Amino acid sequence: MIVISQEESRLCGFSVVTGIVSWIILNRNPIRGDRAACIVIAAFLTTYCALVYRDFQDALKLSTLLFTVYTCSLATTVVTYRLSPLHPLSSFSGPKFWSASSIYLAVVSAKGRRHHVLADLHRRYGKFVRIGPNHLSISSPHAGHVIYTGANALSKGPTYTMPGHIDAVALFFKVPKEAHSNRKRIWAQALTGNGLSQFYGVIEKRTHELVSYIQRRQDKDGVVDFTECLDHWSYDLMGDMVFGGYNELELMKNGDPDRLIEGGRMATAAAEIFGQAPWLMDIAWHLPASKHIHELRHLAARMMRRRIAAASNEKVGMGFRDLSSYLISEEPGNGRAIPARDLEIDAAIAIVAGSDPIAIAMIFIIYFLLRHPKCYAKLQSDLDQAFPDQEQLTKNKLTTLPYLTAVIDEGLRLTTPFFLQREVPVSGAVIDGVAVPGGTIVAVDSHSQQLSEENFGPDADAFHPERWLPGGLGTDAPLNRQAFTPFSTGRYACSGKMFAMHVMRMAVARLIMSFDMAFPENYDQDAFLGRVRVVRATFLDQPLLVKVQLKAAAK
Ligand code: HEM
Repeated sequence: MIVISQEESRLCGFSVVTGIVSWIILNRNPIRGDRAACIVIAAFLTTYCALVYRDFQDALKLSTLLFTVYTCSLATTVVTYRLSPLHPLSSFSGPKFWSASSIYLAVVSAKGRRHHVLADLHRRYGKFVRIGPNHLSISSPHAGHVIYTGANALSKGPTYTMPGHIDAVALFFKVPKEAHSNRKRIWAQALTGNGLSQFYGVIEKRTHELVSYIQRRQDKDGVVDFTECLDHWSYDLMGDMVFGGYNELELMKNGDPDRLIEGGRMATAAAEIFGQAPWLMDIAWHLPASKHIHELRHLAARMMRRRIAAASNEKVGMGFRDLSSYLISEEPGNGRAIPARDLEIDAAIAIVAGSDPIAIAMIFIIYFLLRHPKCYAKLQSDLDQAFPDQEQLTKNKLTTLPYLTAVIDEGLRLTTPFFLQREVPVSGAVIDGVAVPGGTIVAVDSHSQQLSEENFGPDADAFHPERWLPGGLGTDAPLNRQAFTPFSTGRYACSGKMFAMHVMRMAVARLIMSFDMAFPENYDQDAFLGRVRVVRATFLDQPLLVKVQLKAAAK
């Protein structure tokens, strides 16, 4: 039994009160996690020094005790409030652990199965589920309009705070509305209309290289690791698109000795996990836990610096305007150059936001086609008819092939479980008829929506590209296009959607026309899907192996 003196017990009582008072202050004036951690450490050291000064025996033990009592008092007050009827979200149901601390959501996110867990929670608790002290997950086809798409769509939530609170404007992160719109306009110049059409040539060139790369990578049985091939290809393509090839990245030639792909995915995952509890991100920023984010930032900064230097060197050039050339130019409207710090962060986003989802979507699309030979045969026949002589795959012709687009849409529908958090303004919002208090973090569970029977019929979890064609799966089969949001919608929707769709149309068509493809014997097709983890980035713990044979016409 620990025996403590009267004075020590008085100090413990003081710690309890300090814990409660701290909560009252912090509840009204939240502070950054790293600053809070510094204040706590400073308070601990001050207490220790004060106890030493006053000649307390074993001052270290006593200050540790007081610190523990303080932490317990603060934590108990926080949890009691969050679980009490006084909390603004008390009327929303959900598992109690989740409401007590956002750490639970961070842990579930880290495991990569959050979308399955959320789908289960929605089945148990209904459309609105409280999944954090301040967080609601919503599964309703009518919620997206208020949250993402409508004229007064909500702003990005604290998950999007720039890690390390770097003072920069970059697309994707939480920045003022006007700054975001200005920056988005620049990206749009590159990724729509004439800007976009400049990339067609390089997309076609890189896709031809992919065909050769796949041939080179065959083992003696003709089996190829498609996961790696498509990862390397999309990285090379995005390198050209973002930096005009000035980055010296050639993964299809040199492999990925620096493990850039894994680093990019880990950085995305770290931001997603810690972003569930932004105070945790503030602390993790200073710890090895966020090393992948720092590495990605430094890599992107190096590439952007090289790109800026190359722009003044007239000897180099790939014959098209890359994304950086728009960003490096003056910002339209104000005539000022975008600061280097902004450029470096935008570059990091462009590399990861573009290459990773394209590669992953392509891997799933090929997987589903191999699993559904009838769909594969139908697509092949459409392509053979459209391009009888393996001629150039023009954008105009590719977009006239509805089954090709249907295959891509169906692949995206099944494999993009995004959970994009937005913050309800102080005045509150009415979402699908329910009043949600100001300050709440809300997100539509797109996985539940994209796989819901209400939106897509009784076999909503099956791969049926036909559902997207006129007539669909029959007059009774529902098809709620509004519930299909792989690129998100509204103000913060994906800037690269048109680019990505063209790349995928081109690459799927070229692969189908170039190779006969099948799963290798004994390939565990179910395990491939069973071993998928999504932490915003998608991790495929079992690679997609494909047995390929070059078609005679493609030789
Ligand atoms: C299959 C491919 C792709 C998918 C499924 C996809 C999906 C998404 C989604 C869901 C968002 C919204 C994120 C959020 O609100 O948190 C987004 C945003 C974004 N995407 Fe994509 N994306 C793809 C390809 C690309 C490409 C090729 C680029 C080009 C570099 C790109 C650039 C961006 C950017 C810059 C944003 C942030 C937009 C903003 O905040 O206003 N994406 N993407």
